Amino acid sequence: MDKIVMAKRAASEKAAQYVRDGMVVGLGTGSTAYWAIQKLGEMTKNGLQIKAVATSNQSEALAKELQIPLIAFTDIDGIDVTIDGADEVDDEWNLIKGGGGALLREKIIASASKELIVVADEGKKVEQLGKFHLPVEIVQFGYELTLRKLASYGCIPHLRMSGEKRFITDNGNFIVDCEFGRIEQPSELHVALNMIPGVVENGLFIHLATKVIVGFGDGSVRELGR
Ligand SMILES: O=C[C@H](O)[C@H](O)[C@H](O)COP(=O)(O)O
Repeated sequence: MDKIVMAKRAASEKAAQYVRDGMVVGLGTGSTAYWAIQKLGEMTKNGLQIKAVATSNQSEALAKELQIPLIAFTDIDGIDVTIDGADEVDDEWNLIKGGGGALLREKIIASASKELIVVADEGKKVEQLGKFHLPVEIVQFGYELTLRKLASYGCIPHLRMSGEKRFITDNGNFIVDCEFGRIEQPSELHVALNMIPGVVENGLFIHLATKVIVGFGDGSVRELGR
C-alpha cells in the first residue's frame, strides 16, 4: 500500500477507537475520512451500535453501502463525535478544509459535535495556514462581484472547475480557492470572509478540533498535544 494511504488509514483507524456504543457519529469527507468510514463499517458489522450523519453525499453513499445506520437531524439533539480529514492543520489545531468541496456541511456538523477528531497524514501539518488555497463556498448569483471582494482581502481567487465545467457543491454553490500564501490571522480572516455578501462559508475551522491524529507512512500514529 502507498505510504500516504497507509498514513491516512492508520490515523483513521486510531480515531475509530474513540467511537463507542450508542454514539451519534459524524462521518467526514475525503480520502482520509474514507478510511474512518470503512473502519466504522467493519465495527458496525461486528456489533457496534451507532447512528451516523454524513458531511457529503459521497460519504452518505459510502455509509449506506457499508450498512452504517444513518439518522435524520430531526431525530438527534447533537453529535457525540465527528471524524474528519483536513487540508492543513496548524499548531493551534486551526484547520483549512474544503479541498473536496464539502466544507459547509462539514462545518455545520463539526460545530454541532462534542468532539471533532481530525485525521491527517503528516504532510498536512503546517506551522502557518495558507499554502493550501483556502476554499470558500459562494452562491452562484453575482459570483464575479464576490470574487472581486475576496481578492480585496489579499488573495488570488480561483473559481474551482471540474473539467470544463464549474465545480458545484452538494448545496448547489460554487467554490473559490483563495491563494493567500500565508494566513497571518486566521480567526480574523474567518470572520471577515463570512461577512462578504455572497459568501456562504469558508474553509477555516477555528478552535473546532478537539483531537488531532497524525498518521505516518510506516503505519504509526501520533496524537498531537497542544
Ligand atoms: O471537502 C473536503 C474535506 O474538507 C476533506 O476532509 C479535506 O479536503 C481533506 O481531504 P483528504 O483527506 O482527501 O486530503
